[in-house]
Amino acid sequence: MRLEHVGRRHGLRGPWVLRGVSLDLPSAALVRVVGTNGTGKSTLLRLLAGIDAPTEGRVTGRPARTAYVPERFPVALPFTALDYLVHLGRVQGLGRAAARARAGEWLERFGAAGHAGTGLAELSKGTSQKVAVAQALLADPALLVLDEAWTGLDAGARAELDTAVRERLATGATVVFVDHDPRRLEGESAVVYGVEAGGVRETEPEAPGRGPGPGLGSAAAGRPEAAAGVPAGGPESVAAGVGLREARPGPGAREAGLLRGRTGPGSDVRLPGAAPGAPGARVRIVVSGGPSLPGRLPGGPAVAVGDGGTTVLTVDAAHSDALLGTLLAASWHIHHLGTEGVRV
Ligand SMILES: Nc1ncnc2c1ncn2[C@@H]1O[C@H](COP(=O)(O)OP(=O)(O)OP(=O)(O)O)[C@@H](O)[C@H]1O
Repeated sequence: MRLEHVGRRHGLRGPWVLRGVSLDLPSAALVRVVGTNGTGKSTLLRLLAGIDAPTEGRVTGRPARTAYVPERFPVALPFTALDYLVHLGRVQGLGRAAARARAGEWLERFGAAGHAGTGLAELSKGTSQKVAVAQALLADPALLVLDEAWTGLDAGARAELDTAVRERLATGATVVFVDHDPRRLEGESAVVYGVEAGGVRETEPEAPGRGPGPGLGSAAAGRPEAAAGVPAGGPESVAAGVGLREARPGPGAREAGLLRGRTGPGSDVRLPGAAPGAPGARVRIVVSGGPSLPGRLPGGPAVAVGDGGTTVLTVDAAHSDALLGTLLAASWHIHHLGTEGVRV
């Protein structure tokens, strides 16, 4: 999986959180992301997981089986813990019986089987976090993205999550994580990405047992040639130079067949056109509905779990209209529509 010149900011004129990030995510690897508060670690994880699309640049090669544990889990959904997990297992491609079996197994492993029938809104913070972690492990993800996933878990569940991460690594999956405890998974060899000043810098792999060292310090001391996209003046200085480009569609946007539009309160939707100048463009659709996705989805989209109970579908642009039609016909609600694979 590759990030090419990826930038992300919030709103049309917000400061760039990340800019010019280019990296090849190693396969079959443990990747620790470090950096001081607010530098953009969660932003990087959301881009890797496909929860957020880049504002510019492109992300390619994301495994279809990608799972993500958000920093904050949406607890106010009208499901029991088990029903929620079965629903998400179905979204991730499991049959109903398999989803139910896997959900039960993971609740058991995390010591939460007794809460299978409890409504999400009634769960304690710790049990709710167990459900958040379980949903990501249901379908054996090839890319597992964990944003402070250990926070709120009891000691037994933390150890179980360590074990689950090692199991994923043993199958050749990549696990990307942020955690405030520098000794988390310290027995494992890990690549370290340091997030600083809008860029991402990769260090040499950690030797097993040494731990990552004190926060970003160890990452910033890495190979200079591995530094990716740290703009000289920081993200704000870059933002000032391109504000106009975001405000008015430029030639790049026309080439990509993109229009900006609004479909309702608070939704900022980029409508993908035929994208003649952008072969390989992928369209990302964030939806909610249920209880499970329609059976035959045009274009065979990659499916991932989004925030707030949403589902994120990514499909080749050639199939996006047909996919949207299918989702709308099945009364799924479209939250967001965007394009990846093109620079805008
Ligand atoms: N939805 C949003 N709207 C506007 N700004 C946002 C949004 N989400 C994040 N930001 C800003 O983007 C920057 C990076 O946030 P991010 O959560 O990625 O950092 P972080 O390194 O994970 O922080 P922490 O260590 O505190 O979790 C911060 O300045 C944050 O305020």
